[in-house]
This record gives sequence, C-alpha cells and structure tokens, in this order.
Amino acid sequence: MTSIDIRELTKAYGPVRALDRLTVTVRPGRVTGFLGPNGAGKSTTMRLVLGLDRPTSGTALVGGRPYTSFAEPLRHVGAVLDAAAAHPARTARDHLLTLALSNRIPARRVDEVLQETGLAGAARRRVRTFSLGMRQRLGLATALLGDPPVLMLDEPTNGLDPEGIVHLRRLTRRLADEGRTVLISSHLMSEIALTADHLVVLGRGRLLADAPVKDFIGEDASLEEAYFRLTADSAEYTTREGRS
Ligand SMILES: Nc1ncnc2c1ncn2[C@@H]1O[C@H](COP(=O)(O)OP(=O)(O)OP(=O)(O)O)[C@@H](O)[C@H]1O
Repeated sequence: MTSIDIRELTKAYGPVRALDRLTVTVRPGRVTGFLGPNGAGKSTTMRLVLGLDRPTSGTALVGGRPYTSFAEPLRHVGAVLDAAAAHPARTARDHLLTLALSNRIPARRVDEVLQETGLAGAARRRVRTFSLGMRQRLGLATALLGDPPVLMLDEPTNGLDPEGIVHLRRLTRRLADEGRTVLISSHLMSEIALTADHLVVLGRGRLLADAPVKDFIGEDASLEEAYFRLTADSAEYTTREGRS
C-alpha cells in the first residue's frame, strides 16, 4: 500500500506562494478528488510530487521515497499532468514502447493500455494528428503502462467525450478498489461527486479540507454548494455572476 505523503510543502514563485506549508496524506484504496479555485496550487503540488520542480521547503514522498529516487518511475507512479506531453512526430504506439523499454515494462503491456484507453485503432497514428481527447487518452495509457500503485491525474476529463468520461470514472473506481492510491484534480463538481470517495481542497496554497465526500457535503444540498461555501474567500479569480 503506497501513500503520497506531503509535509509542510511550500513553493514560492517570487512573491507568489503557490503552496504554503501544505501537509496532507493521500491514502490508498480510495479515489481522492483534488479541488480548489484556479491558482490554488493543485498542479504545483503534483509537479512537486513528481520532482518536476523543487520545493522551497518541505517534502513530498511516494511510499516514503522521493519520486526522483525511483529507477523505473512508471512502475511506481502513473501521472497525467499535461495532455500534450508526447512527442508529436511519434506514433502513439512508439511513444508508449519507448517508455516501456526504459522502465523494463514488457511490450505486450503497450497493446493492453492502448486497448484499455480505446486507442488501439489509432496506435499507428502520429501524436500530432490527435485531438485533445485522444491526447488525454494517450496520457492515461502512459500513466497505466507500469501498472503503478499510485495514479495522479490532473484534469483528466479535459477533452474527453461522454464515453471516455464514464470509462474513466469506472477505471478510477476499479484502480482504487484494487488498493491503489488515486488522486484526481478537477473543476467538475458533479463528476467528482460521482467519482471520488474523499476530497482534498486547497485555497491559495493552503489546505482547506481533507475529508470523506459524505462529511464534506454534510448539511449542504450538493458538493458544489459545500465547495462554494468553503472556498468563498479563497478564489482569486472570480466573475461577478460566477457564483450567483
Ligand atoms: N512556473 C511558475 N512561475 C510563476 N508562478 C507560477 C508558476 N507555476 C505556478 N505558478 C503560480 O502558482 C500558483 C498556483 O498555480 P497552480 O497551477 O498550481 O494552480 P492550480 O490549482 O493547478 O490552478 P488551475 O485550477 O488554474 O489549474 C498560481 O498563482 C500560479 O500563477
């Protein structure tokens, strides 16, 4: 069982505190929805967990180790951070094969994940010809490649069609039921209500909530309503009509 352990994590970009002493543990066996207004620090948290950026202070560990210490990282953490991460001139299959090879993952796994994400028919097309939703599916295929115990998905429904969204919902449920740690950032409250068991909510780089979905909603009419109440003072970018 592998947790993501974040302790006193702080990231400053000049005067901006993207994260401010964030402490939270993302646990296995459940889907954790990662919420917060634009600029709250969700992507920064994920980037720091993956060692893509250095924290100003604090730690972010996966199974007690820094991500950068894994020789075959795809076997430990599967992540979708940026739907455009694959080389545009490569075919989807070659992209996955290259990653499989460098992580000692058997080539047959490439066909399995292409199948799993509905991309088998597009496996030999160059990534530059892919739609946003197809890129998102390829990102998911990449994340699943190493059969990792931890999945971190940043806005994974972006660009997905309704079938893809339902499939992702079922897939993340299954992955959590298998005992994996699944962290999903999203702005789609209705989707998170259907997908997540647990919520971690950030506002201005700080932890606002770490609770089961049921407890989070509490007496409110919906997850959306509870979310707006909690984040009312934390949203930096709002329109006047946004929450009426
Ligand atoms: N490379 C960077 N340089 C400067 N500031 C940055 C950088 N990356 C992030 N930030 C700032 O850090 C803060 C947190 O950004 P982050 O992308 O983590 O938020 P987020 O919760 O993922 O937002 P969104 O929901 O809009 O994706 C923002 O104020 C952002 O402008």
